[in-house]
Amino acid sequence: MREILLTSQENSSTVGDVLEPLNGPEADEKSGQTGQQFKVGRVLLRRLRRICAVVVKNSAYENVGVWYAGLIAGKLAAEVVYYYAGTLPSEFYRVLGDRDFPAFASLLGRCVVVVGLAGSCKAALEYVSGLIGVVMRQELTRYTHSRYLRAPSFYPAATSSSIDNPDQRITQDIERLTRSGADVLAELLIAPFLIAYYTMQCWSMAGIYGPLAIYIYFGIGAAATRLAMAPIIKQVYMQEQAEGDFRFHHVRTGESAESIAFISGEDRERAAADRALTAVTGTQRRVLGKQLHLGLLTQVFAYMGSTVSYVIIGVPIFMGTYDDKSGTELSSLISVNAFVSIYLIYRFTSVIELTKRMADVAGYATRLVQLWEELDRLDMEAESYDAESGASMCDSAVIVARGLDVCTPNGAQLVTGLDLEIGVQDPLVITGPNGAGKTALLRTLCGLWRPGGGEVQLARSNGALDVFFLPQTPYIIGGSLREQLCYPGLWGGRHAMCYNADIVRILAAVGLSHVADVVGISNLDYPYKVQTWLRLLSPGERQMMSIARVLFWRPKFVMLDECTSALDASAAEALYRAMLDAGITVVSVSHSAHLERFHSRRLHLDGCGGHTIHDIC
Ligand SMILES: Nc1ncnc2c1ncn2[C@@H]1O[C@H](COP(=O)(O)OP(=O)(O)OP(=O)(O)O)[C@@H](O)[C@H]1O
Repeated sequence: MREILLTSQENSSTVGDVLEPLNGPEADEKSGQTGQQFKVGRVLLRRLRRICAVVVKNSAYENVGVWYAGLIAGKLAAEVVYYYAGTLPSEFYRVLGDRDFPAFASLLGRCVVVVGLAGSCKAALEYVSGLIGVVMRQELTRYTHSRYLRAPSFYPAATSSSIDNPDQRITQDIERLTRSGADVLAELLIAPFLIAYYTMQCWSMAGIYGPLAIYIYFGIGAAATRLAMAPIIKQVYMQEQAEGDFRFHHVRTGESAESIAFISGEDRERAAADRALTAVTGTQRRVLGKQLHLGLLTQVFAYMGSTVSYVIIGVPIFMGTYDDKSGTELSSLISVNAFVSIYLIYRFTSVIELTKRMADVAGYATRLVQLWEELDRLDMEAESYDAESGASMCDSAVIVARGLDVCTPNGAQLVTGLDLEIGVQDPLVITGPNGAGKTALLRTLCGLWRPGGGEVQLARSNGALDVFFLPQTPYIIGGSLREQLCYPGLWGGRHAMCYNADIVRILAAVGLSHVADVVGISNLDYPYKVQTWLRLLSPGERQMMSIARVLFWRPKFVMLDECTSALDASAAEALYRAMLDAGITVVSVSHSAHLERFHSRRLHLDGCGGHTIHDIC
């Protein structure tokens, strides 16, 4: 728990800035505000442990643990084959040196079999490690979905400034983490066994000084690479952040293509896209620059290794240990000895190279676990808020606000001390100048924002919420017409039971009969892409579809945030009449005077924190 708190404090050092700079990572880096720890140490290990625990716990039915144990066992078994293949050249030296043709032919046959086996082992292990990566991705993503896409954390996490691009962390970072993470870990796990085995072999051939020289050589290399690795983790983190911002820019311009084209904003969008690209390539260059240092170390270390292997075998030869051997025997011995010591050095080198891949993995892991940590923090905050406020889940037929202060997440007070009770058949319209806090009041009433003071009680039936909220922008989903109408499918403790006749009746009531005709009654369950729906429905028709959902669910209350702003007066009035006829009490935010007559009271926010409530005659 304490660790979670500490991490949230780490994260929260980036929070609080209301206005975020455009090119986040660069600005963060320059101002030193990233507030993240990128050291290869306890925090990173704790995060990796958490990822492993989630995979193991959630993938029990896929037996990923068994597959992983199999992968490690397979890698160890393959090493026996590689070792055997590695000693074959020394046998070739011997049989060729002795001009022994039958032995040469038989060795050639063995060589073909062994090399074929070694290649097959490698391909099979790559396949298994790829499969494990897929299962890991599936489980980590499902777990993250289960933490992210749920109330009450979803809204604050998705809109939070303390965690960038949650979408990218879920769709891309997990994929990259799992693509190489499983293999890197397996290699790191088998490395100690192989190093122990080849140390013994090297010792038996070259004496204690052989492995000792290699160990000292590796110790220097490991210390140098540890130093070179930390900045890479940080830069990979920054690059991912910049990639997310870049992708977001393109997603947003794609979504807003019409608005941009109407106003001829292409040039400005191109400049902004180029700026985001510069931020990405800038971080990419920095990653490459940091990787160059590590690459220089690992490559020089690797190439120098073969030279060290000749020094190792050279010492016993020049000390006369092998004076009794013939020329052929000595060549064979040098070959096998060189193989053992080069392989031992290669193993050490590959551990160091693995640290390079590990640096990338650590960057992705950091981004993923940071998201979980932010979700932990939000969950804890919600729990303590519920405990403090004693949030009541009792049934109630009214919406009540007592002494309610409406504040933005940054603490700016918009409405002060609101006392309000809305009963059934007591529709209320909320008015006020732009920016007065009308939407903010709805957000606070429905619990998306915490009240700055006072309390809120919402209507409930059998413990389930009886208030439906419709935002300013209608939300259109990908799926069938039935799903479109029944969204979100489960509401107020009820599962959608939507018969064909209901669809036809409700669409007719909101003026969307033609949509049912276009789709066809036999096609009500045919899933269409969201783009198809967006082409089929005009902005006004999307608002009609939102109201159709209200008529389908028939809640006691509905809160409408300028939900008919794209409709002509008669269409908007028809929708209000349909809702009132269905016995639904509306609480509307509206700038349209002609809709006031559908309400019995008006709450007016003056934009300076004050408010008045009047009856509408
Ligand atoms: N997520 C947020 N973080 C900080 N401040 C916010 C946030 N959302 C809105 N605000 C601020 O709260 C104020 C009120 O916004 P709100 O959307 O409630 O106004 P409104 O009365 O609905 O305006 P309009 O009639 O233009 O829709 C605005 O000045 C805005 O800057």
